[in-house]
Amino acid sequence: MTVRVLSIAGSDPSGGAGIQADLKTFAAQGTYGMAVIASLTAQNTAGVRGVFSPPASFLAQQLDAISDDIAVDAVKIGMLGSAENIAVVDTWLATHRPPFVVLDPVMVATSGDRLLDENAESALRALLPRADLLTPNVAELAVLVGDEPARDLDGAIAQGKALASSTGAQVLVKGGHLGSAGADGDQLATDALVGPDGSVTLVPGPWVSTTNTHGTGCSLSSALAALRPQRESWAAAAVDAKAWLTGALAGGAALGVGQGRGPVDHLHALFPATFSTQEWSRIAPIRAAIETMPFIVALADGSLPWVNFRFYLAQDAQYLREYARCLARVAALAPDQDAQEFFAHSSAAALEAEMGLHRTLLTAHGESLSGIETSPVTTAYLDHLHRCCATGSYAEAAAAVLPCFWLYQHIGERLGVLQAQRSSADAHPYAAWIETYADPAFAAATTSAIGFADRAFQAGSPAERDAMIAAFERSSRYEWMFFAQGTDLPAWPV
Ligand SMILES: Nc1ncnc2c1ncn2[C@@H]1O[C@H](COP(=O)(O)OP(=O)(O)OP(=O)(O)O)[C@@H](O)[C@H]1O
Ligand SMILES: Cc1ncc(CO)c(N)n1
Repeated sequence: MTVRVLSIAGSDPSGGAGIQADLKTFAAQGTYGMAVIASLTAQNTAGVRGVFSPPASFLAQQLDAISDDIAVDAVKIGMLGSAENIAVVDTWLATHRPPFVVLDPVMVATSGDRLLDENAESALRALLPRADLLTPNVAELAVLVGDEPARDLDGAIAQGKALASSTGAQVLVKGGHLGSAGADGDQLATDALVGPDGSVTLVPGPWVSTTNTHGTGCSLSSALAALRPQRESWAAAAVDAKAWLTGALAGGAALGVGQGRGPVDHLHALFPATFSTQEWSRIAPIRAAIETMPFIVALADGSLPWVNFRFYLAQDAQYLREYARCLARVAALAPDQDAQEFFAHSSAAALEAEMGLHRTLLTAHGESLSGIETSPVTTAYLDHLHRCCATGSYAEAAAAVLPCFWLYQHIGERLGVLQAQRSSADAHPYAAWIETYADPAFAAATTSAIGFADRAFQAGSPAERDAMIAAFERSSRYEWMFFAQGTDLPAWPV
């Protein structure tokens, strides 16, 4: 029978913490998840805007609906919001206590926002002895033992011992925020399971360098509740919950959710990140550099001088002719007819549509495409593409040509949005360029190119995969340099 786990907690509409995180976590541990909503928050990855707790009588009604019908193997208790809600949960536990109870004493969010009425702290303290395991963060642990927040793991463990002994529950001391050094100097995020008898079991884990930490506490406590019925002890559940959370932390950035401290990827083990999602997140600094570089900013608002745009267009025309040859080579290497058609068609489109655009823009200004000298950056980018497509595998070649689709589609879409916000009266000097790359047909081609690269990665050998990653990142870097040369004039003679 599937393990049935209940969360009694608050709602986080942004999906990274609270009930939403708990249900994803329960699913990730292969259990059947249920959720009773004690409180509602209006929050996102940047912080909490509001809290609303429905009447406590309705919390009681939800709990009774569960226990009248379903046997619950474990419960995780999170944000309860008010003293009245705490009293309802206390009463429910007195008669319907499931075999395993994890209590995450949610008082203050990572963002510093309060999630519990001030007058409810003593009620929460009184509820703690009903739990088997408490999972306070450093700040909550300090409040619960009436001390200053610990500054290192030893200090937090000492407070954990005090809390375990006064409540009779085990305490998982979360050292994540504190950090600690491993034997070989690696930074660790070590937690510690402290028993009421003063026993301490360290649960070490690697430190994950990420800003995606929203909801880590909720996710860890719900993983513990879901794993405990499937393991021999809290220590065994803690080791496995920690390993799962480390993977979720590492996968968080690739989700691309939110502007603040983003969520972790609860389902990372079910849906491993693809080549494209992983690489798109890895080139985030390059994307940010492109989005904010003077050439793109001036292209977006139309203030880019013609001399700079002309230089860029002339170089890009040189680039497109060779890029089209590279795409034709990818077509020649393609493992199936779909891929062959796509890359052959893209090769033709680079010559017809894109180079046609450049020719039109240049001739409108009385300039021609002939007699252009190829700049060092253009040469370097093309040498890289030619090498990948001439001597590399299909997979490497498909990865090398991908940034040219994807970064242009990305920039085109952004500039298209800005363009749409402008009044139609202000003619934009480079509107035709923006329209070409903001075109939904170009977005569709980009989606196809991403799909072909992902499939090649899946089918690729370890060496081919490494080559794909290196080729994609190098091409992305060259895309940035290619735009940059457009403002680094005095101009290369065109
Ligand atoms: N950067 C990190 N790398 C590895 N583990 C981390 C990191 N940050 C937090 N953790 C781990 O995440 C778990 C939750 O700890 P944390 O102290 O962040 O909880 P919390 O403050 O209750 O979280 P939240 O309020 O965001 O839900 C712990 O196991 C901790 O070790
Ligand atoms: C609903 C909810 N519960 C708990 C936390 C603590 O992270 C949060 N931010 N939101």
